[in-house]
Amino acid sequence: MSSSRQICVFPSPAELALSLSQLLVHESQGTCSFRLALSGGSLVQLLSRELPKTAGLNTAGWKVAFCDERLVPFSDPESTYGEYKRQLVPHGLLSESQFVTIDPALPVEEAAVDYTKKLRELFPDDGLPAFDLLILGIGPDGHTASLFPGHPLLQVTDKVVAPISDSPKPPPQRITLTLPVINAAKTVVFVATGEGKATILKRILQEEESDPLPAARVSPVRGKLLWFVDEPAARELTCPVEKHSVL
Ligand SMILES: O=C(O)[C@H](O)[C@@H](O)[C@H](O)[C@H](O)COP(=O)(O)O
Repeated sequence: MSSSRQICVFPSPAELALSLSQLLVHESQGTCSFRLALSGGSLVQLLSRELPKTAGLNTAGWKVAFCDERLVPFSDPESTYGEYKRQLVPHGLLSESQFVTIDPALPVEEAAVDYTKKLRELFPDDGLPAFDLLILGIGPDGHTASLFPGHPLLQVTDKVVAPISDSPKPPPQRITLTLPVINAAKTVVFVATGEGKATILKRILQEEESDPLPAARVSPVRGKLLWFVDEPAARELTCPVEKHSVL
C-alpha cells in the first residue's frame, strides 16, 4: 500500500467533479506539456459535464491518452475516445489531434503494439512512460483500466500496453496500460461514485489480501495516489479519510 495515499470524500459526484477539474488545473498549470491518461465508464460524463466550465484551464499543452480502450470503431457508443470526442471537442476544449488514439481497425494484438509505438513517441526517453496524471475508475469486481481480477495480464511486466481479448466486462477486446506503467505515473487518481462501489472500495483500501485485487495493486513508485470518492461509495470505510465540501 502506498504511504502517500490520500482518500478524499465528497458529498456528491458534482462536488467530486469540481475538485477533479481543479486538480487538473493545478497539475497542468505552468507546464508546456501535460500528458494525461483517462479511463472510460462513468468518468466520461463526470469530466465532460465539469471540464468545459472550469475556470483557469489551459489545455493547449495537453496530450490525452487512455488507461484502456475498447477495440470498437470510434463511432460506436462503446468507444471511450469516441465518447470524449463527442463531449469535449465541440466545446473547443480539446482538439482531435490532442488525443492519442488506438487504431480500431487492427487486430487486438497489433492494436496494442501500435498504441505502444504512439506512447513511445509521446515519451521519447527510454524507460517506462511516466504520465503526469492518470485517472482510473474501478469496477464492482475491483478491476481497473482493463486489468481484471485473476487475469494473467496482472503479471505482465515487459509491456507498456497489453491486449486483452477475453474481457469479462464487454466489449471483450480491449487494450490496457500495464501495471508497471500505471505505477510509473507522477499522480494517479481513482474516481469511484455510488453505493455500488462501497463494498469493493473497503476491500481495496482496507484489506491486505494475499492476491490483491487489480485496483489494490496500484501504488505509484515515485508518484502520489489520490482517491476521489463520494459519500455513498465511502460508506463502509473505517480508515482515515478527508471530508471535502467545495460547493
Ligand atoms: O472501459 C471501461 O469500462 C473502463 O475504462 C473501466 O475500467 C471503468 O473505468 C470501470 O469499469 C469503472 O466504470 P464505472 O465508472 O462506469 O463504474
